[in-house]
Amino acid sequence: MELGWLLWGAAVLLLLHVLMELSPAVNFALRIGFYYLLFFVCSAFTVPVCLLVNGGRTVKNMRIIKTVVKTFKYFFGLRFEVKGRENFEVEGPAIIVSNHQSILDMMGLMEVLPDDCVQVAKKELMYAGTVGLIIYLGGVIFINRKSTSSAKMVMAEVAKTMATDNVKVWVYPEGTRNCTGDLLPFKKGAFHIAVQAQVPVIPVVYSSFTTFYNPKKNLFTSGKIKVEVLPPIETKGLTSDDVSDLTDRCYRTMRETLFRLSGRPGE
Ligand SMILES: CCCCCCCCCCCCCC(=O)SCCNC(=O)CCNC(=O)[C@H](O)C(C)(C)COP(=O)(O)OP(=O)(O)OC[C@H]1O[C@@H](n2cnc3c(N)ncnc32)[C@H](O)[C@@H]1OP(=O)(O)O
Ligand SMILES: CCCCCCCC/C=C\CCCCCCCC(=O)OC[C@@H](O)COP(=O)(O)O
Repeated sequence: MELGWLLWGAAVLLLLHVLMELSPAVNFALRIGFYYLLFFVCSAFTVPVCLLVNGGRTVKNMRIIKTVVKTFKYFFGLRFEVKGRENFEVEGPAIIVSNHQSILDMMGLMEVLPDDCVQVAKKELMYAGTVGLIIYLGGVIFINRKSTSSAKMVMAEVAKTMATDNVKVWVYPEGTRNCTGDLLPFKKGAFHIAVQAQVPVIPVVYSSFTTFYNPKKNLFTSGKIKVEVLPPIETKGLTSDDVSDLTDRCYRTMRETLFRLSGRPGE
């Protein structure tokens, strides 16, 4: 009986292997499907651990989540080469901004995430089953992208509580995933909070994934991702009138860095 099950298992694995070899679409779907599965299954196991260790919703759970997610890269043959980690060592809170290419960014995020740092995420993620639950427990701040006024209200609240809670906040200023090898124009929410709270902005840039990951071409192989944490940009003394300039400055620096890290000449 048990031998029968083993044979069935081996046959299914062999079939999947042959299908993956034959069809890039199947290969891609299985690899991405496995990535989602890892998140759902690992979240289910991590939720009780977070509850037992820290009791409820707190940024301290991010340390546990980080430990789990940092193992995922080995399943996909991904390597991260990180430079400038020392730039996270600012005194007190800060806003961290980075480019956002794909859901694979969650591995890159956890690879460098400093302690006491929460992310801003779209509210829909809260309903993503076990993943939603673990993100909630990690202290992630949810915004409603369909309502500018409510998103701005949440962001203003974040600016106020950052100092009292002494947390850093990670924002993807492009506001959505973009896997073209370039940056989308930045939304200004992150820079408004930085100025309101008078805290530095720390840019983090991930090299382009296009050489190893492209959903349109069903491409998802192993690869190396270069990450650079750039020096903090101070906002002391800046007012709301300076937000546009601050946003532009950050955008230009990050775009140059993205092109340099990805081996693409700047325009
Ligand atoms: C084990 C398993 C574990 C799993 C772990 C997973 C970890 C989880 C990680 C999850 C990661 C998930 C990652 C994700 O989910 S990424 C998706 C969600 N993140 C974002 O969208 C963040 C970036 N967006 C912004 O910053 C936007 O600006 C917001 C959302 C705030 C509004 O956007 P919206 O499109 O509605 O409006 P707008 O940008 O045109 O702005 C309109 C006007 O308002 C001004 N304005 C804006 N803000 C402020 C402010 N605070 N005070 C005063 N003014 C402000 C602004 O300058 C503009 O005015 P003007 O300049 O045109 O005159
Ligand atoms: C029990 C039923 C549950 C069904 C839920 C299905 C939804 C699956 C969602 C998440 C699976 C795990 C992925 C880990 C978190 C990914 C975070 C992420 O990268 O979100 C994208 C967001 O930054 C920008 O969104 P858009 O590019 O604007 O879109």
